[in-house]
Amino acid sequence: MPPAALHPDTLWRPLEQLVLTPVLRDWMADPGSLTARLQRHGRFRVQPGRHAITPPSQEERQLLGLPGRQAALIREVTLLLDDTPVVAARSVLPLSSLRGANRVLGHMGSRSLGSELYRRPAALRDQVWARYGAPHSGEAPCWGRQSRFIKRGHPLLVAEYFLPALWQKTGDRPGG
Ligand SMILES: C=C(O[C@@H]1C=C(C(=O)O)C=C[C@H]1O)C(=O)O
Repeated sequence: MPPAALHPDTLWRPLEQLVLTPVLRDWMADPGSLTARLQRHGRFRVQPGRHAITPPSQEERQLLGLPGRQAALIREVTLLLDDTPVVAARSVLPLSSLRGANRVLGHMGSRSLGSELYRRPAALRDQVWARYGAPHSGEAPCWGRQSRFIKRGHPLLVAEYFLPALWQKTGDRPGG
């Protein structure tokens, strides 16, 4: 079966349902910290972007299993290697997941969310979806993965879009 057709897809599909090239699957299915993996390829930095408390999208609520119109903290960042954007990320942190020891997740600033998620008690990444689409409307499509993490029993979503410069920086080739 050929790799998944490269037409933009609005839906996030379970990773195991997609036929991906070996390189893409290696990045999409990597169980470790993306931050730690990127740090092997250059000077890593998190550039914070939008940081707002707002209702998540209908799809995000479904992926989170979040009832009703509960608000969430939306954190959008760009991950840079040597000042080059390589990943566009959007995290959805339900306010109910930011209580007690999890509060720190809502105040990460330019620190990587991964540095907290993989600190003990490490978060469980219990579901991964993928899509080929634009990180933000009007942008060029690229491959993205969305993970659901459970940290101290509470869920949060992290979507990461692999920008074209990632493949130049790492020397990997996502194509067929
Ligand atoms: C989940 C991780 O955290 C990374 C850091 C992010 C942030 O600081 O907002 C967002 C996406 C992730 O790639 C990771 O490093 O694996």
